[in-house]
Amino acid sequence: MNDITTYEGNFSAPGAKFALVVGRFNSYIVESLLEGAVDTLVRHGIRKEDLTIVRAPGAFEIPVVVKKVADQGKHDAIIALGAVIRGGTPHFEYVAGECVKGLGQLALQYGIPVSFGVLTVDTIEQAIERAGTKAGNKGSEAAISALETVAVLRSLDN
Ligand SMILES: Nc1c(NC[C@H](O)[C@H](O)[C@H](O)CO)[nH]c(=O)[nH]c1=O
Ligand SMILES: CC(=O)[C@@H](O)COP(=O)(O)O
Repeated sequence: MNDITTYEGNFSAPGAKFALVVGRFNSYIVESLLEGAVDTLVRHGIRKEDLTIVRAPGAFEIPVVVKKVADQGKHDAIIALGAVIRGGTPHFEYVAGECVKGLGQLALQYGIPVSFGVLTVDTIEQAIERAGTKAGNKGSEAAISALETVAVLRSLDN
């Protein structure tokens, strides 16, 4: 395997700028995702002055806000954070579905990492578990993914 050219990101992206687009819905959960994401970025050497937080009403609006941020061309990666918690109607499917579809399209359209830190869960308990308790912090995971993707994209530029 030694003679194969391999590009692997690490978690080092010195000087990289990150935008965090945060849904307000279920804010008691999402704020923990945001805290986890910011903590992870700072612990990996990203300066707080290189972070931008933009808030959207809910997960359905996150993609259009991400598009506006990407249009500005000021950030190396965008981290989407939110919490979609199933209720008693099919609304969950539409909100979560449009959010993830839009974010995936934007990442490809702009060629920048758009990491998916939006919880899509059936219960509040599942959300709590994934916002910094027994199942980790999906905001932190989304930040790690953004860091690594920035690093691997940079390595491909060399
Ligand atoms: N139920 C949840 C929503 N619903 C709101 C939508 O995201 C959107 O803001 C509304 O339909 C108006 O366009 N949003 C979440 O982020 N999480 C939910 O659980
Ligand atoms: C994900 C949602 O939009 C959901 O919280 C809405 O709840 P309901 O399906 O009971 O209207």
